Amino acid sequence: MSVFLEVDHVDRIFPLANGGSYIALKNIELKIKQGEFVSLIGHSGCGKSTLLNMMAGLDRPSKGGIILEGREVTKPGPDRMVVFQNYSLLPWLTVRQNIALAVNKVLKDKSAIERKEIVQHHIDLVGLRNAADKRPGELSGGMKQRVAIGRALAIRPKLLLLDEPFGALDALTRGGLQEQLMQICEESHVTCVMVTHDVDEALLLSDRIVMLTNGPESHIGQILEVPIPRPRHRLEVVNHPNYYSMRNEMIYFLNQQKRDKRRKAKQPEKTAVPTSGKAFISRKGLEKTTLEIGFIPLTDCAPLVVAQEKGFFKKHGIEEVKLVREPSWKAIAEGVATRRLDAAQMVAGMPLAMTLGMNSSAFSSTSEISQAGVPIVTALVLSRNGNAITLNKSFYRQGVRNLADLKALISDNPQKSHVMGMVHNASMHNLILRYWLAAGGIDPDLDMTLAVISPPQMVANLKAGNIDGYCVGEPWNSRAVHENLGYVIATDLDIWAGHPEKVLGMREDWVNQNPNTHIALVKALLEACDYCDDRRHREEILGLICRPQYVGSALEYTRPGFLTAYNKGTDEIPQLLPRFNQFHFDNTNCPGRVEGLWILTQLARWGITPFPKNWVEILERVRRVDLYGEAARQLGFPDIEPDRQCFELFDRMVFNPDDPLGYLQRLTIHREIRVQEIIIDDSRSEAA
Ligand SMILES: Nc1ncnc2c1ncn2[C@@H]1O[C@H](COP(=O)(O)OP(=O)(O)OP(=O)(O)O)[C@@H](O)[C@H]1O
Repeated sequence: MSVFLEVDHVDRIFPLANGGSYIALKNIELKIKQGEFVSLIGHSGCGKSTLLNMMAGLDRPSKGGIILEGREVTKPGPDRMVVFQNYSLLPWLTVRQNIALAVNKVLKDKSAIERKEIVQHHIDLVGLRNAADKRPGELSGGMKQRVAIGRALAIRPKLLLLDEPFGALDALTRGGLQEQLMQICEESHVTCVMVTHDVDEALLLSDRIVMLTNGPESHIGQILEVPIPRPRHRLEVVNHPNYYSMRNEMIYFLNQQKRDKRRKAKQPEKTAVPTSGKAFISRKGLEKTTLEIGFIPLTDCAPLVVAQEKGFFKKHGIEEVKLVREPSWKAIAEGVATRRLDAAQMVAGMPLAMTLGMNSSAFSSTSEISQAGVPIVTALVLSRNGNAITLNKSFYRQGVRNLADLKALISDNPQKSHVMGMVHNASMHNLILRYWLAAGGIDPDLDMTLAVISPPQMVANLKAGNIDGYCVGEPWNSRAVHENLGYVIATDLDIWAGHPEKVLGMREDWVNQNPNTHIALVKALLEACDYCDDRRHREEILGLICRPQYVGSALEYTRPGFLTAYNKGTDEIPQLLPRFNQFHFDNTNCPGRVEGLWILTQLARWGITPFPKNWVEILERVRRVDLYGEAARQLGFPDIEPDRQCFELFDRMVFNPDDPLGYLQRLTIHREIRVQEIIIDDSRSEAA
């Protein structure tokens, strides 16, 4: 697609009178083709006009840029025209004179006769021949808006920007003008961006509808393609088979945002002092300075260990942290849900799955919690990658070198049962292992059995012959290689390089009650993550994590992959994998919503949770990019959310974040998929 207009990671921050600032728009990223008609829709105050004004050059982004045909927009120009709701005509000039004024100013290189013809042509185009010599005071609202459109088009802008152009008109006039605008735009191939509140207007006119979330930090929540062929006629559009499903999708989006607005309005101010009788605020303004944080003995618990041992928690005012080594991910989930733990290192899908409520006992033995869900928040990805799939060495001796070999072996021995270990239903180990198997034609439930086993128990289970292999983080693959029990058939870099792996998770009500402590915690861990990605620190960190109170592992099998070449236990020459344990670089730490959406599709694919119809709302609530951004900004770190664009895993199946259900439908191996609106019971979160 050749890009005509690009909104390149734009933020708009307004200074406030009280010295603070208001982030109206955050990380807006949009590419528009020449001739495209794009509508911006969202609740009042979400930033539609602000975005349009920046495209017009009437306002400047605080961060990022607007690029029109390869050039940055820095001021208004004749290649862009804005049509406002209030027409902005000069009252003392006639229709002809209003249009002529603009034409004479912009098209100076044309002869007077040519300019006159252009004026007449546009008067005719908007159907005002009989009113050409009337002044605005003698015209109806619809006629005035037609003059404004005629004037805008007469100077032949490349980009027509419309800010609720028909908002003040009666329904009949509006309908007529919409059809005229559509016809004019099609004939003159002008590119249009229109702000509207009207879903039917957006569907009639647009090629794409960009739906913005509520502010502050408004961003693109969803983009709807309108595949109705042109030229369009109102009746044909309304009778299009997809019309009502598209309309419902927009209304559904707006309703999710309305619910979000109401919920936020009920929340106390972020800096409020806790209202309980035991209210306490530390010198650094933290509500709580003694924390218990759960972790699992794995190489990628390094940021927690570093924050503790190198004093990052203390630096940010958290005076005492007890890192609690937990026996399993299930214990972690239960510990956070029951408030035994303040926070925990979690597998990436856990905050979403806990919020939705998993339909199994995999995350809690308390069925009440597991069924109904507990709102969990993550504002920090602690690590990316770092997992591998290990098979028993006997598979290697049978010639299994890749996924196709594994498939052939399973197909040739249908009577033999195969068991693979993974660490938790909501973990990336489960989701990635399942994805990998299914992409190779192996049904992870019908062709084999997956068993949940705690990471440190994997090697013992492999040795005992209870399992044929597993997907786990380090050092538990390298240990199997070291002991010559297993070999690595694939790393997660081979399947989805850069996937989110561990996150920081806590109850939403905990974050609401301890907002300053939460930001301090995120900042401490963010600095620790940065420290971990400096290769010069790796030897030191290795020594720390191998201590008995943390991973308790031997240096010799914890080092490969983390610091030195990764040995798969195969004929392959061990290689350095600089991205294998990734803690900070390449925007590791932002809990991006698109990758969260991918996780939601996979949880639904395997029947672990329903797919939430209100996925925009769920992602906004769980993956708190805003809180991550706040912590990052306070540290002077970049706070850009990863692009919300299509991506693919190793099998090249494209994941489009605007069509998650379409993606699910294209995946051939799956369980029964339930799509359900998930209304989070706020009393669960509020009953502290
Ligand atoms: N100059 C400014 N200073 C401070 N805040 C501003 C300024 N201009 C806009 N805002 C704020 O930015 C947010 C976005 O405003 P904007 O007018 O773009 O919203 P909108 O989506 O067009 O709203 P509506 O649909 O009601 O016209 C609002 O919260 C508004 O209060």
